[in-house]
Amino acid sequence: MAGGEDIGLEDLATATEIAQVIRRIARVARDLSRRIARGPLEGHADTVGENSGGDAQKALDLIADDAFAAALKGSPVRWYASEERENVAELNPGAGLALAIDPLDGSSNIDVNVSIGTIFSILPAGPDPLASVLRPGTDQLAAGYVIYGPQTALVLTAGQGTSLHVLDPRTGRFELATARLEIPAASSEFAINVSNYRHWGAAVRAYIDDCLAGETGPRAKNFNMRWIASLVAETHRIVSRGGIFLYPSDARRGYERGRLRHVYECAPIALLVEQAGGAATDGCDRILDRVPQSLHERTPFVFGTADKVHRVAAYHDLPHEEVAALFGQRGLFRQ
Ligand SMILES: O=P(O)(O)OC[C@H]1O[C@](O)(COP(=O)(O)O)[C@@H](O)[C@@H]1O
Ligand SMILES: [Mg+2]
Ligand SMILES: [Mg+2]
Repeated sequence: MAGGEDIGLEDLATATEIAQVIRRIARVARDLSRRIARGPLEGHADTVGENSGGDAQKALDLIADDAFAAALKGSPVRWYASEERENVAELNPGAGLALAIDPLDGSSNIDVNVSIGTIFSILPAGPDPLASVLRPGTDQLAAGYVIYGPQTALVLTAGQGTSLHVLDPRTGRFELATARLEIPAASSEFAINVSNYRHWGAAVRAYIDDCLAGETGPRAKNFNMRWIASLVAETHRIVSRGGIFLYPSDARRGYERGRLRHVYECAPIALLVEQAGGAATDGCDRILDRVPQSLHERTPFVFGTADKVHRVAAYHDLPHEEVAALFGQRGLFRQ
């Protein structure tokens, strides 16, 4: 297996400093993909602690976090904001960029050999660490994710479309596979953790009820469901073949704003999805317009094929009697 300095990605359509950061991230991702492929032979699936958000930390979460931070020393990244760190760290004083990162996404899947990932967002660095990352998602200079699955792939945007780069394990290079991803408009798949059904609000219940009712319901169409519990894997399926993802707020303690983190999960995925022709909201409003107030802030998250995402927002606008009605009586979305 090749392990040299040649990482590919020569043709990144972005400013040199950003391209330099992306290549460093890609090198770490290549190393991680090899470690992940060895699975239990590496013994990195053990729970070793808890992060500031109260999530269990697996050894691989911390290994990945340390590896990205170390690889970005001497790079144009001044501020490093990670899911695994309570505060923003200064890596390179005076440098011009900030990086927000979920070093290892989908950690509950590490020990079961299901796809996991890395998500990152590149922003301009100002003098203040927090202010540099607490910006609207529209300020992102670039965003991407790496999926560690049957293939390891890097999906990137610098604001001019979303591209797919696949790691060739024979050469250790990321090769361009699709220059411009377009989320397909026709899809009948939805993704949501239905075990939380009883905790959801009325609008989300109504939307899912109508999907589940299939041909006999107001949508007059059958739907299929997926739930991988890895945001990156879910995103990759949706940018490849369309559909919708929902992680709404719910009534459980601590889930008042859903589960996913705005800065290093939802904002970068929202930019990638919009740049592939899709939409991303908090259920009602565009994610990229929201300004987060704290580093680990959560947000409800709905993204995917644009008309599906807009339909979810429309359910939130329905009058109470309509949304609370059993699907049999709900008239508005009857086709
Ligand atoms: O276990 P749940 O509640 O279905 O949540 C699954 C979600 O949690 C996450 O695993 C959170 O990400 P981390 O693994 O980075 O904490 C997402 O990837 C996934 O969409
Ligand atoms: Mg995550
Ligand atoms: Mg994570």
